[in-house]
Amino acid sequence: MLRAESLTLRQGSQVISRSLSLDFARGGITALVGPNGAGKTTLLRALQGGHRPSGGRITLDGLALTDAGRRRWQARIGYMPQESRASDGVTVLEAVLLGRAGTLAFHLPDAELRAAATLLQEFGLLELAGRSLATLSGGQRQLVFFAQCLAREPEVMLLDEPVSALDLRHQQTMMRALRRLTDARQLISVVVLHDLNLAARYADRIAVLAEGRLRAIGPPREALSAPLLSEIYGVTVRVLRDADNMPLVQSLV
Ligand SMILES: Nc1ncnc2c1ncn2[C@@H]1O[C@H](COP(=O)(O)OP(=O)(O)OP(=O)(O)O)[C@@H](O)[C@H]1O
Repeated sequence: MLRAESLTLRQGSQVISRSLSLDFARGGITALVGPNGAGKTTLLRALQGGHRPSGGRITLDGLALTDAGRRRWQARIGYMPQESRASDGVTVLEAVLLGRAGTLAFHLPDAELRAAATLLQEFGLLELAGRSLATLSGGQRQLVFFAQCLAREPEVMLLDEPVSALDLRHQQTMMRALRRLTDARQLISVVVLHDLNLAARYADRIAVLAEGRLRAIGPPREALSAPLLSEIYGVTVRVLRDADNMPLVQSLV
């Protein structure tokens, strides 16, 4: 269990969140949604250990995140920021292998290469293996960084808008892979999404954040209510049901 307890999060002198508490269980995908500037990235970075809360605590299986334990904490986490950076000279294969940097020594075992190739194959990147990241499209780069995250074999996946540059098919590819691995490896997965319908389709729970406050958390059918969404986004929102009785969010002009 990943747990945030009474967090205070600041950016400079601005308080982003106060008394923010939420839990993330193994085997579950939580979608973090909410308007621009709501504090989603700040929360994700706090969970990853890259942003130090000014109050409260974060624990993983009861073990608290501390300055001294930060590196060990981060070794358990696959984190994909909104914009992943890598030096342009790095190839696609090297980028995925960099996900294994904590494990590899000077020798690269065949099994590691095969595992990286399997990941590249899964995301349709195998023929790009030797290309430098600088020559890829934004969506292709996003897939590479997702594969790099998976290569780490983390216990926790923290993904910040991982599908923002992906076409419809690749959005499904990534979210399906996340679902499958979350189930198979009992990962704790937290994913920031702006597409509420994608969130409803793949997440077990949706956490709605606005102005740093948790306004709703629960299964998609409960968390995505038209009055709440209309209020926090400032547009008229209608929530319909699809054939599987899942919420279908429409914004009206
Ligand atoms: N480095 C920074 N310095 C100062 N303020 C910051 C910094 N990063 C973020 N903020 C502010 O903190 C607040 C929360 O930002 P955050 O990036 O966490 O929001 P978000 O919900 O992820 O937004 P988006 O959906 O636009 O990515 C915003 O008001 C933002 O302007």
